[in-house]
Amino acid sequence: MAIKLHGHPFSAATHRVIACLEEKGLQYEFLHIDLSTGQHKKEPFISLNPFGQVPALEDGDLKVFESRAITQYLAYTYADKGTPLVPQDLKETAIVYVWMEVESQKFDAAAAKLSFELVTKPMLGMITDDSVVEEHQEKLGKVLDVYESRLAGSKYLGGEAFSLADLHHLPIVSYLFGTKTKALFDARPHVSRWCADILARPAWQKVVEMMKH
Ligand SMILES: N[C@@H](CCC(=O)N[C@@H](CS)C(=O)NCC(=O)O)C(=O)O
Repeated sequence: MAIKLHGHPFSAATHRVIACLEEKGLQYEFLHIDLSTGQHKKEPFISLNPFGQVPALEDGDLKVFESRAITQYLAYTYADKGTPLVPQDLKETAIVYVWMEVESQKFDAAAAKLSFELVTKPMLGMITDDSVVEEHQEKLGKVLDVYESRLAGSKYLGGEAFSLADLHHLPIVSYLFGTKTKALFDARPHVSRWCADILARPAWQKVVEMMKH
């Protein structure tokens, strides 16, 4: 049975899963959940994610939500397809997991807030709160200082190969590159090199193309 991805074309969490599906070269059906009419808060979607948020994925009889849980499921289940996104060695895997946690606990905490203020709010005709932007730019800068030293000695966050640890950053990095926060990434040469590398991946470029339609 084909993989079904329920999501929204502007949702960063949905983009994270699409990037993974594309890296793996998997066929899937995209089902557009209309957030503007609250389709995500009602049945049948609410049975896929009781928290009423996109994305959710169905693979046969399996139903999964939370974008990072979905990407891990795909990376392990389809390990032999497309780009390997998790290492086979357990010690190398531990390091990839460190940076996946850093993304969700440290990077996303600051960066997703900035994306909401600088991308989502203007898109919805809401007013950006400059004090929130300032506070979270400072937080993000400190996180990126740690990334800068990590990336000075490692091609990717999880090691020498691209992995889920890098992929999980793509949606928010991509959104922030259209805002003044890009300057924080540009100011750090190793971070800047890493961003250029991961954003240029063909799988990510397919997500970018999809967003234009
Ligand atoms: N941690 C969740 C976050 C999901 C999320 O925030 N989804 C947003 C779109 S990017 C959403 O559904 N927003 C609508 C709402 O919360 O009502 C994941 O990674 O899947």
